[in-house]
Amino acid sequence: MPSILSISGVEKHYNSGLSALGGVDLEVERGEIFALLGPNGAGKTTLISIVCGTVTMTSGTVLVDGHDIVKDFRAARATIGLVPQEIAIDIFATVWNTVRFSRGLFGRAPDPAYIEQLLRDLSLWEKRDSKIIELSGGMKRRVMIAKALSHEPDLLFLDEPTAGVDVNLRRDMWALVRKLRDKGVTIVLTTHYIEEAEEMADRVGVIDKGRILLVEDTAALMEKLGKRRLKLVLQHAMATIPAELADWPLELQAGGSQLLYTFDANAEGTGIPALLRRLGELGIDFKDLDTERSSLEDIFISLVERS
Ligand SMILES: Nc1ncnc2c1ncn2[C@@H]1O[C@H](COP(=O)(O)OP(=O)(O)OP(=O)(O)O)[C@@H](O)[C@H]1O
Repeated sequence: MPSILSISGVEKHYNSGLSALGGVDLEVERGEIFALLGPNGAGKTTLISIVCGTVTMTSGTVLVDGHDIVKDFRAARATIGLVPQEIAIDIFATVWNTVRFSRGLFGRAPDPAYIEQLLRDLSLWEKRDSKIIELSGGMKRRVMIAKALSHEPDLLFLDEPTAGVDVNLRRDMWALVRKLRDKGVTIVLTTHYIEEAEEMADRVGVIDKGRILLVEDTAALMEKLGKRRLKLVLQHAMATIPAELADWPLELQAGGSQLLYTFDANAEGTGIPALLRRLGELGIDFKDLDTERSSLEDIFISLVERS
């Protein structure tokens, strides 16, 4: 069986002269949740739009379930569901009609039982007779998801699914994504939140400036790039870091009231016990401590440094 999505040598140069994608190769496996992780402007939306046929690529090949998206667009597109970033729907139609109609557009026979289950899964059933215009922003997003799933696609794209979304919708969305995956649907999501990729994805592809920097199992990536930070909230603020602590790369922040220590979570020793002992010897007390993972930005910096 061919991969569900096979992208090779895809370039996109806009008329403005801007090169949004500079030769992207990517294989998405059947049944996985794949996160495309990258900062604003990295080319995530452009890549998804090319696969879904709303942007034309300058060069390259894209196969969806073996169908070439240029030569065999209808068959390729029928396999795909897309939840775009922007809400784009007829605001005067009802929820039920919007979703039912969308299924018909892909040439699928009506299946009211399927649509009902979909609306129930998305907590939209009570709103089925409401017009889109009467719905809250979160409800409109739910309708966009229902619409994307109306024709039972094998490959679902979620472009920045949780940007500006409330906690309830996020929770429902993740539950739905997992349920779809269990049913065999492949999911590709874009995000610039590393936590989101980590929580949801089986594999992660990091994209920046129109190029894929790496593709990796999520767990392996998190481990590889696992810089962590220890934050100590000091009892008494300090003006400078004492010379006795020069062995540790420390930073002061929050007006000298917090001490920040960045360490490699995979190293043999983190250096933390020795640091804490030294602080004790120097009589530097702290009232709280916390560890956090490095941000996506740090990860990019370390990736760029490595290449
Ligand atoms: N229609 C267009 N014409 C010219 N340039 C464009 C067009 N659409 C996007 N771009 C540019 O292409 C680059 C990639 O944009 P894209 O929207 O794909 O990034 P992204 O990773 O999805 O970012 P975001 O998270 O902000 O959506 C950006 O520099 C953007 O300004």
